[in-house]
Amino acid sequence: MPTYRTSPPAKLNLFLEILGRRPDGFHELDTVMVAIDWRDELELTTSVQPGIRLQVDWLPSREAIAEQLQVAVDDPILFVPDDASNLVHQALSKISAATGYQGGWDVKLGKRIPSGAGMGGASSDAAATLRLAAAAISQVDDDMAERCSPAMIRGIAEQLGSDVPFFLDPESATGIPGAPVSGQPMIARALGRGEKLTFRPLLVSHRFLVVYPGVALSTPRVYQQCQVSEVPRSGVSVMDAFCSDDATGTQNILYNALESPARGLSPRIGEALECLPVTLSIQNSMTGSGSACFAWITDSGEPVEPLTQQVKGRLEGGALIRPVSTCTGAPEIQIA
Ligand SMILES: C[C@](O)(CO)[C@H](O)COP(=O)(O)OP(=O)(O)OC[C@H]1O[C@@H](n2ccc(N)nc2=O)[C@H](O)[C@@H]1O
Ligand SMILES: Nc1ncnc2c1ncn2[C@@H]1O[C@H](COP(=O)(O)OP(=O)(O)OP(=O)(O)O)[C@@H](O)[C@H]1O
Repeated sequence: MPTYRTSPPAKLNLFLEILGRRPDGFHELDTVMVAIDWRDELELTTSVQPGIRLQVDWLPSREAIAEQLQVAVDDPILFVPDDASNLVHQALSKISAATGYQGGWDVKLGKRIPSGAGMGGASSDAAATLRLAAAAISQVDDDMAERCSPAMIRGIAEQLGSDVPFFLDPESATGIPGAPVSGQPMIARALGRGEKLTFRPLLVSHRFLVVYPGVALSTPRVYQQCQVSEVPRSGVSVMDAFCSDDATGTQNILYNALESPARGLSPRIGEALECLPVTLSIQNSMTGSGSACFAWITDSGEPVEPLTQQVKGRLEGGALIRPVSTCTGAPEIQIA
């Protein structure tokens, strides 16, 4: 059986405004996201033996991540489920049910993206699983290939979570044939509960310094504490700034309405933000529902390594601190 592999990326929310509260418990959003090259690793093989067998490990090792976070290897912060509560498991159950695929799945998930970070790790794993599983099932026969339609994939992605469609290729994510092709870095504006997407290609690569301050925040808890904005800002100007070919000197456009409630739930958010540099060419924000924060380095000439060392020196306590760049949200699938 061939093995299908890909490297699901994390995301950063560059802008997030709360437009309203919905009767179903979700919030209407206006958010702008990019994928970044902080990646998990996912490997999937079909099997004649029914069932889903999922193995999850930290990369490069649980010990290495525990050391950076200054916690014990069995600390709850490193817990990632390997049962039916993992979104990878749920994605496989749903695609098997939707296509009538009767076989089983063997999956290896290598985690680098921390959980409860607002970096969309679980959502990205889920979207990548759908893409790999669709590629594998499509090999069974033409009938199966037809059942793996972009519309079916998008429907499952929306059921799995608000952030999941963002990590599909733009045609599957939007349902618009001829949407910008996957494989190139994009920026997306998401409306609704996050599933109504518009993609635009990025003309230049953008660099960030990301800090995960070693605390997991629950997305529902952060949303429970948020305020609907009376005079909502729009994500359009952020899209425009990031889509220009030179963002040097762009001032104060990052915004996240969930930052204030997240700060109220953990002092580590404020600590992380205060450690990040702010200059004429560097702006800071929190991603998603937290806890990870980031600095956007708008000047392409600014070296990132000294900034990384500066933040490592300033932030007390365990943290994961990485320089990253924009990348495609739906990376290439390798078949071996
Ligand atoms: C914070 C973000 O990451 C920004 O991109 C997303 O809005 C969260 O997306 P997600 O993790 O995929 O969230 P979901 O699994 O869909 O929802 C988890 C919970 O977050 C809250 N939630 C989520 C999305 C949304 N637009 N409004 C909400 O209020 C709801 O309480 C929901 O039960
Ligand atoms: N594949 C997975 N990887 C990591 N966590 C997972 C996965 N599947 C399910 N989970 C569970 O999902 C929860 C949070 O996942 P995730 O890391 O996506 O949240 P997040 O960082 O808040 O991201 P976001 O809110 O931006 O989607 C954790 O409770 C974790 O146990």
